[in-house]
Amino acid sequence: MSEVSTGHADSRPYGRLADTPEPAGGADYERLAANLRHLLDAVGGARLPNPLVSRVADQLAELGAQLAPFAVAESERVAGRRFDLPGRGQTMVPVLHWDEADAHHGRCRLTFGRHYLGGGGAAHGGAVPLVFDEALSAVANRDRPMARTAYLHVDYRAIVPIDTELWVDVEVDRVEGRKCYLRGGLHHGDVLCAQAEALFVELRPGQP
Ligand SMILES: CCCCCCCC/C=C\CCCCCCCC(=O)SCCNC(=O)CCNC(=O)[C@H](O)C(C)(C)COP(=O)(O)OP(=O)(O)OC[C@H]1O[C@@H](n2cnc3c(N)ncnc32)[C@H](O)[C@@H]1OP(=O)(O)O
Repeated sequence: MSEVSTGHADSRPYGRLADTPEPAGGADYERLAANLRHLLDAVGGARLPNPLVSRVADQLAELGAQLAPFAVAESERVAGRRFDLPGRGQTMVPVLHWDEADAHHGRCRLTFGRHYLGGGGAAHGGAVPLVFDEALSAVANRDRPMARTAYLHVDYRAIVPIDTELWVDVEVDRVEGRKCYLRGGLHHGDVLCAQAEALFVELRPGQP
């Protein structure tokens, strides 16, 4: 089976969260997530012959049944909590490859695969705030108590092409007590495709 090369050029966007001596799922968890993403892009971009559709449907059902007995509580799950890996070991948001990240700003690269296709070669409009929420929350939560998105305003300025490397810049505008205001931009080369403004509010003790 072909596999996706993931590389390891990222700086460490999640700071101390990445310090896990023996991460659950081991070294192969990155390959698991990468191959699952590859599958989603392959399905999203294909017109499969009917017999292959039947076979793949059976194979996926079999795989799901094989994994089902290993379901755990949220606090035990691995996907999304592998802060040592690009993409945190999750497959909902495209992998953000961070080139710069600290508590004030960040810059990362990403590509929307065909899984995220809306129409006309552009990413689905809902996928854009998904990326902003991920990118802005990485900066908002960096070296600060945990914060949640209170609002996220997105302006769509130009179509966001799929299968094309894009870049995101994030900047903390200001911090006022529990409130952290940020801005972000999603760019294709010199073209500003979308911009975001968000408020993240630090959780109080015991707040879910
Ligand atoms: C869970 C975080 C995970 C971190 C992981 C570690 C770091 C890893 C980094 C990266 C990994 C990526 C992880 C992805 C996660 C991304 C984040 C999300 O998507 S979170 C899901 C979507 N968001 C919600 O579900 C919020 C739902 N809302 C709430 O829970 C509350 O409304 C909350 C916490 C936002 C605020 O509620 P209150 O009761 O604590 O506080 P009040 O008093 O209402 O607000 C505090 C101040 O904020 C203002 N405020 C609140 N909401 C506002 C709004 N919508 N617009 C304007 N101001 C607002 C208020 O006016 C107040 O201001 P004044 O102190 O009086 O000056």
